[in-house]
Amino acid sequence: MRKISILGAGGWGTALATSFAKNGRKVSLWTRTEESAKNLNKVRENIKYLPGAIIPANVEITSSIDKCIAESEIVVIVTPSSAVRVICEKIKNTIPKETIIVTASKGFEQNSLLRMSEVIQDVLGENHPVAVLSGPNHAEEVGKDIPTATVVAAKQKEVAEAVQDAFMGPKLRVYTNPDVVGVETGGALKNIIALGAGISDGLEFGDNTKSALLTRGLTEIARLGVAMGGEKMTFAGLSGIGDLVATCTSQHSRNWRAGNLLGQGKSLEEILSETNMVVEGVKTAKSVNHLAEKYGVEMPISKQIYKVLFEDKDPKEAVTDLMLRGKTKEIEEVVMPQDGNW
Ligand SMILES: NC(=O)C1=CN([C@@H]2O[C@H](COP(=O)(O)OP(=O)(O)OC[C@H]3O[C@@H](n4cnc5c(N)ncnc54)[C@H](O)[C@@H]3O)[C@@H](O)[C@H]2O)C=CC1
Ligand SMILES: O=C(CO)COP(=O)(O)O
Repeated sequence: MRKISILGAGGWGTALATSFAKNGRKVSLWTRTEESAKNLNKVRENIKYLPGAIIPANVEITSSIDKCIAESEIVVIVTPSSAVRVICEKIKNTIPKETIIVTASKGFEQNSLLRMSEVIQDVLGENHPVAVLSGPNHAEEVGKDIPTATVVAAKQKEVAEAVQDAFMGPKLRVYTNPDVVGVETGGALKNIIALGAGISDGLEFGDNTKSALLTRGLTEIARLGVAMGGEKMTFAGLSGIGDLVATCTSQHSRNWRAGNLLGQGKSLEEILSETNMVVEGVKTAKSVNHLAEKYGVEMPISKQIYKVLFEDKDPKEAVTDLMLRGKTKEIEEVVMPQDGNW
């Protein structure tokens, strides 16, 4: 059985390494600095990003990226999305062409607006085997062996199945999906709605409000995802509604927590300066503002969240503007036979 390498030792990278190692896989975890590698090797716990989860002895921890990826069947990239290109550049000259790269990062590249799997193929070549891992997967829970389900998407069935075989365990159930665009966009776009759900809770609105945000949020996630080439049904799956529910309703979520503080009146600068963890929805809101325009789709909730984040708009005013928006129908295309005057 060949090795799984994990590039990025934050919360999610550490949880994945721990889960795979408990399933008996040989695992190598790469962290940026020698100091951090030494410390993790000594205490076998990632106190900064995933306190409470003991890293099994069969996880090799190293600050040498070449050592980490050597003889790997699969390499998982799990840094903030802003670092994915840099990581690919680091492994470009040494990675064998058959080694599967899995992206577990949720976001878009800022200027190019590329999805993470596109960034990887942009650097490593279009034919390099790439898969996307996404789903309702809080690191804090996977690190504690709480039963979890997830999805792996790849253009080639055999690539998705190889990752499924390698990652699957008694506490981690892995599904496959051929819809790379749908799985990847669902995972990235839900972070904006989670910011909105946090804002709603911070303003002390109720369950009605949050439910409306999630449901209408899913509508606009699917609208953009389909315009980008995703399948509508994927947004009804684990990487769509599944991840949206997990992120919008959980205090584990960094996006929800950031939104909650915004709703309570803190500024974005203050919030970001007080956390050492990545809040992907902030950069994603910027990218989506451009993507919505590029694909000509309406995304009223994401747009208001963008204004709260970057134009100092009062969250209460944003809610009023959403409530008083022009009248519209719930479902764009009528799917039932109608005998009225629709
Ligand atoms: N935490 C979670 O529950 C989940 C996170 N994700 C996604 O995984 C990605 C990573 O998230 P977390 O692990 O939670 O982040 P984190 O904030 O816990 O840790 C980020 C890690 O990346 C490292 N890093 C940052 N810039 C780097 C660079 N240029 N080169 C190398 N390493 C760098 C940091 O040192 C840190 O170890 C994000 O895109 C997130 O959306 C996906 C599913 C679950
Ligand atoms: O993607 C996640 C859960 O599936 C993690 O969400 P946060 O980045 O908001 O913590």
